[in-house]
Amino acid sequence: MAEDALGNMLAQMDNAEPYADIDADVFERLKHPERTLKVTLPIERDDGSVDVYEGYRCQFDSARGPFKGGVRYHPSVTQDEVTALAGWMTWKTALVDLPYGGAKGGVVVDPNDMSDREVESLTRRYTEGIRRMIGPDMDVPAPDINTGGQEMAWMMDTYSMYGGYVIPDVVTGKPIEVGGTAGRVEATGRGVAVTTRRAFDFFDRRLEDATIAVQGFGNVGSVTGRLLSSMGANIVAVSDVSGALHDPDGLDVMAIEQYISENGVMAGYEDTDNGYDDADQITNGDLLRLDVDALIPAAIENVITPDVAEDIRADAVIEAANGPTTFDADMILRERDIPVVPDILANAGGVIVSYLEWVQNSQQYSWDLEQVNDDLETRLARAFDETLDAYTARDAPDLRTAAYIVALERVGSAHEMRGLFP
Ligand SMILES: NC(=O)C1=CN([C@@H]2O[C@H](COP(=O)(O)OP(=O)(O)OC[C@H]3O[C@@H](n4cnc5c(N)ncnc54)[C@H](OP(=O)(O)O)[C@@H]3O)[C@@H](O)[C@H]2O)C=CC1
Ligand SMILES: O=C(O)CCC(=O)C(=O)O
Repeated sequence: MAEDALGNMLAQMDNAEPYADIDADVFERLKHPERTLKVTLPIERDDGSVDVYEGYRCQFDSARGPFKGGVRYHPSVTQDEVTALAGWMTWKTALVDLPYGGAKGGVVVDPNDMSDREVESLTRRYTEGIRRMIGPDMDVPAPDINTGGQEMAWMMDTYSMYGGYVIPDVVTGKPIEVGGTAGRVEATGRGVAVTTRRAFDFFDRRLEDATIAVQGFGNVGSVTGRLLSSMGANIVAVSDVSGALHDPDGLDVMAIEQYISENGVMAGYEDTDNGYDDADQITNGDLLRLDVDALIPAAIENVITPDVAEDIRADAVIEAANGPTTFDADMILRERDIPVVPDILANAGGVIVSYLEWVQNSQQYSWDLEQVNDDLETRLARAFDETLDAYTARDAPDLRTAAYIVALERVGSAHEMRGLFP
């Protein structure tokens, strides 16, 4: 049984190893992160009291280039979770062939309980805590759950203060005003939408009018829903932590985005009269079990457990979140012939455009949105095709195994060429 994120990530590696051409010693090395730093973050609250938070930065592997990966603020962050996420970043950057390794950071906190000043203070403390291990050529953080452009601007500012000059390429996902790129805010959702379209082609099904349920309506879920809707798909259910909305005739995704931006949560939208929707409130558990053409988990890990996998009625799962399917659930979906497009492929659009931001920063040059989006689509299409090639040529049992074959072989051969020992 592997129901924790790290256990799942390691089980996915073990499952793919027999299909991959990788040296056994190198494979063993790849199961252990290079290093993890734990930091203590005392923060003065607005009422004058002091709270102490814990944060982590795990650098999983750097054989192919500087470490890369987001920073998450969430009460359920643990060292093992951050390690699993850093491992997935390693396989993701390798699969889409970026010159990066993999890392991830996190702070055990619910930022929704904090004022903007308190979140700024936490972000600056965290940046100070990890600053000796990050840098444009060492490790480049980016947004993840509950972090975005504002947090990246604070991280860049704090790091630059210690450097004594502006160092924009220490983080990606920055606002445009401080060196961000066109297209990064939408990049992960755009990548999920583009991958979903290609997956439907592969399944020989029409995306137009396909019914889709999206769990999680933050950065990734909302953009995914909006873009799939603009491609003609019918988004019949969406959710946030407060619950889910369902309308078999299709939801007005833009109106829901607007409602959340005004009210903070989705709850209550079903009572508004926008003259179009007839949405019912259901639970997140109900959403995962809807009879739809595709289910897109875009929230947190481990939501598709074996129990859920037995009940899933979707024809396919496209993983926008990192690690939404437990290893045991994955085996049930495989048995039930329900294809899963894995996270390391489906949500790679974010890190691809982060890479483009980093390149633009280092060249002190900026690209327009069309160039960024074209590059994103080209790289994702290549990774999708390479995954399909591995799926057929290596007789892989599912798409995740195929994606891991490509990623493990790339990281493995980088290790072999560099040598295991100093
Ligand atoms: N941001 C990025 O560029 C990338 C993100 N990802 C992954 O995508 C996923 C979502 O990230 P992102 O959109 O950035 O994060 P956000 O913080 O923007 O949004 C998270 C969403 O998930 C919802 N949510 C949280 N917990 C639950 C739960 N238990 N049940 C249902 N919904 C829940 C949140 O609801 P509420 O707002 O009510 O809390 C919110 O709608 C994560 O797995 C992340 O690692 C992957 C690649 C890149
Ligand atoms: O944009 C990045 O560098 C990383 C985003 C991320 O954390 C992820 O892909 O899970």
